[in-house]
Amino acid sequence: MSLGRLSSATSGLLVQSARKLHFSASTATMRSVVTAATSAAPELVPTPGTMKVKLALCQMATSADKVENIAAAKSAIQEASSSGASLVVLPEMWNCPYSNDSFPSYAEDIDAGASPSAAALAEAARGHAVTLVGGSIPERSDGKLYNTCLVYSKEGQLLAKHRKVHLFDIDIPGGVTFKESETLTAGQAGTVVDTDAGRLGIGICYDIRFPELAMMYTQRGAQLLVYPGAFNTTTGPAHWELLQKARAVDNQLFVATCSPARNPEASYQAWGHSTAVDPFGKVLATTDEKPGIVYAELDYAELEKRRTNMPLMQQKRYDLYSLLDKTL
Ligand SMILES: O=C(O)CCC(=O)C(=O)O
Repeated sequence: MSLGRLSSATSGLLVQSARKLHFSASTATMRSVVTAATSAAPELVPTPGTMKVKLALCQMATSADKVENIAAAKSAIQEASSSGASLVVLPEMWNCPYSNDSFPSYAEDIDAGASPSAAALAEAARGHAVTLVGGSIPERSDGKLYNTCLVYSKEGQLLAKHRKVHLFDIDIPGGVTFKESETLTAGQAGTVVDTDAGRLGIGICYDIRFPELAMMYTQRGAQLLVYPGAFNTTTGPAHWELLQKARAVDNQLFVATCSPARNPEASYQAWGHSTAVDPFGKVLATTDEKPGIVYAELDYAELEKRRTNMPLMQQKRYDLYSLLDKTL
């Protein structure tokens, strides 16, 4: 695989490369892709060729009824596709209430092929010919539970599985207290995946707070960072949009988030406000807390334009600092 610093001459080089770039500690074949430099600049994987993508963020209403949630997901994907979206995103934990009480009982074993939620996603992606970032569901695997996002091709093929890397453990007295680590285990790998809708870096909710993960994805040539997420009424108004703009502007790429709609009866009050932000930090589309689908047109040529206007990637002082990508 040919590498080099990002430039107009090299961008597009990877379009013909492996369709799926799911990196993990054991992905030895990808080891040469990015140099874990300490004092020299890391070799940036060039972003793929440019294209325009119609994105749909399905801010679904979720309930305690899994069958109903699966039906709602299918119908949202159908609606997004009939409105012309080629990339469809679902929210974090869309098949269950967002609570530690629910995760164990709603969890599904994806690898064992015992996941009605995964089966529905694959079928919907194929049936409507869309690239699907299937939000997240609780996954059971080898006696552990994960908060897991599945990415499907428009042929319904599973392209990537991202297990939330940073668990949401916070305590803001009088605001929000949550400890995902009571039930969930953290994933061990970042996820960058090539799709028909561009090269996507996947994170789940709290993952957005960690700029290093987003930088690692940028070094791997991601064009769009997608974060299914469920912020809340304390941290949502303070940080949700701010973090998306920060990740977009720091890395000069698109960022999209997809939240569940707020359910007044739920123990966890989701913030909603699913949003798409462009590489210059402009909010392309957003919404309030109610159910609905947010659409945005992404033009990946924007990355190159912004990176040419303001060449941050070339101006970094790797003699002073660096990001060590330890999962290669
Ligand atoms: O970071 C936050 O404020 C919220 C994170 C969250 O809700 C989650 O990770 O599920």
